[in-house]
Amino acid sequence: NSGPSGKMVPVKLLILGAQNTGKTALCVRFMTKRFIGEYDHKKEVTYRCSRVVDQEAVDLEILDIACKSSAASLESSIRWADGFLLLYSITQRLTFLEVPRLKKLIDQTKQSLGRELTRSLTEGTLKERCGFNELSVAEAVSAVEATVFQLIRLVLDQQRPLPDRRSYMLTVRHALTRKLTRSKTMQW
Ligand SMILES: Nc1nc2c(ncn2[C@@H]2O[C@H](COP(=O)(O)OP(=O)(O)OP(=O)(O)O)[C@@H](O)[C@H]2O)c(=O)[nH]1
Repeated sequence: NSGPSGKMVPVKLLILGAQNTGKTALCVRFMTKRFIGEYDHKKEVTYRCSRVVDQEAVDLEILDIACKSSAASLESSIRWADGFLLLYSITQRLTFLEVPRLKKLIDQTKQSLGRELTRSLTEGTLKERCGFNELSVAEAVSAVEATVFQLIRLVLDQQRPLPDRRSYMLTVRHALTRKLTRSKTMQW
């Protein structure tokens, strides 16, 4: 099963967050649709599957690193990944404080790769490249799937050549709308 291009598109996601925020639970739920309650905390696991997202066949890998990973191993996982799921628990405030720290580490690590991040990290596009979802992994699989699919879409969009990106199209559309609105105002 492949997309319009005839090829499977590789998408690599890394799941991060403070301890016990449900990282493994989310991965297992997405892969198997099941919530089993207790998970192995020690091992690093890469989950792999294929999914069709917007008619694009995606070869998806989700890396769930071990809770005691070294800083070097964390950075190498960040370099490996195309997209990130940052988890915190709404019942433990301390786990939320970990999110901006991880976000900063991701930005720094990716920037040091010398990619085109200066452009993509400008204020306007930053918003488009992040999503926020509140969900219970235990309650429903649909919210988990929607969240992972949303991130895959962001990654696919980011991988497209610049003129093809939805964000680029949106910028053009907004610019045109502004221009049209302005000229209409001038006629008045
Ligand atoms: N009630 C409830 N419990 C959850 C939910 N998600 C995960 N848990 C529980 O939270 C605990 C931690 O989940 P894990 O998936 O092991 O968390 P983790 O972030 O992978 O943990 P570490 O690998 O130690 O960092 C487990 O007992 C899960 O059953 C949820 O949505 N609701």
